[in-house]
Amino acid sequence: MSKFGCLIMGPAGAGKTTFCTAMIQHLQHSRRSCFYVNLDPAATDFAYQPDLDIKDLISLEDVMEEMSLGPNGGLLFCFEFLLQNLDFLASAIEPLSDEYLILFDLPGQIELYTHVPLLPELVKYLSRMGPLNINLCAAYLLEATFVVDKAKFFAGTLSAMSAMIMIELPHINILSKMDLVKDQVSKKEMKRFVDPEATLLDDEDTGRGTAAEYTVDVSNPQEVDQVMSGDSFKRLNRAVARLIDDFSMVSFLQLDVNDEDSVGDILSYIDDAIQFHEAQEPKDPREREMEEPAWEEG
Ligand SMILES: Nc1nc2c(ncn2[C@@H]2O[C@H](COP(=O)(O)OP(=O)(O)OP(=O)(O)O)[C@@H](O)[C@H]2O)c(=O)[nH]1
Repeated sequence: MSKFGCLIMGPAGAGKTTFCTAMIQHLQHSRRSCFYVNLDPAATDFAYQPDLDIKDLISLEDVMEEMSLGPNGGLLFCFEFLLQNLDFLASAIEPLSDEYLILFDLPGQIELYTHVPLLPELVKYLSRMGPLNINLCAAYLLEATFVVDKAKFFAGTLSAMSAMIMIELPHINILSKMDLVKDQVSKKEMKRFVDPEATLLDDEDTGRGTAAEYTVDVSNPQEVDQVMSGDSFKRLNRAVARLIDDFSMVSFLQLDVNDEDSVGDILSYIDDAIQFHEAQEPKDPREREMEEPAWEEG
């Protein structure tokens, strides 16, 4: 029997736990079953107590103290420990029926989504490729306040793309905290970011960045200014924007956690991505027989 779940990912403070809370409330209102898994070994404040909490296996505070590690090293240690103790997940998740939506609330450390291979390993275990056989998708949250700063928006978009490529799951990108920008950004301007296009960084006012094709004396403000506003920097911006455009993979849904319809819309996308409703439909007994081979004696 399949199970269904969604990994809630994104940088620190993007609103992952708040989104999980809104989603749990919405699922409850819709009389649907939800299983909430906290995988952030540092998280403490929850509106809904997790049904399964990594802190019951290992806590970041203990690791930092006992192993003399910092928060990032400590987090990676906790994830390695989780991967060595996957029964912790299996014993709680295996008994769940296909009516449950399992929400995995992940930590915000960006290295988990970029270059460290721990998350792909966990995904492999949880997903249909692994023993837990969960129809999984990923929801990557990025703060909508980034929209008012194009460079941050593109940095965030690239991190979303990196996560998307690394974990190879059906992927939904979400601009969270829409309530904070509704009054600042016009609908037309927002549309350009929700479905970003290659010309987005072409505007004259981009005015920041880090890379150039030649060496810059960073102690010389004039030289730095020249590079930032120069042709090579603009070409770099355009190349990055085109890369995102060419992949045609990055577009965003807008989330306002205070608006039930907005949460419901995102749930519909998640349901579609994991084909939740198809599994709930009553099946033709002949179809079921084909899926579940009869027990052969001997
Ligand atoms: N105004 C507003 N604030 C929000 C929203 N979502 C989250 N916040 C606030 O943003 C802060 C971070 O929210 P969290 O839900 O803890 O974010 P997170 O991504 O789980 O954070 P980490 O666990 O640290 O990675 C909190 O102070 C929330 O109250 C939102 O939709 N609107």
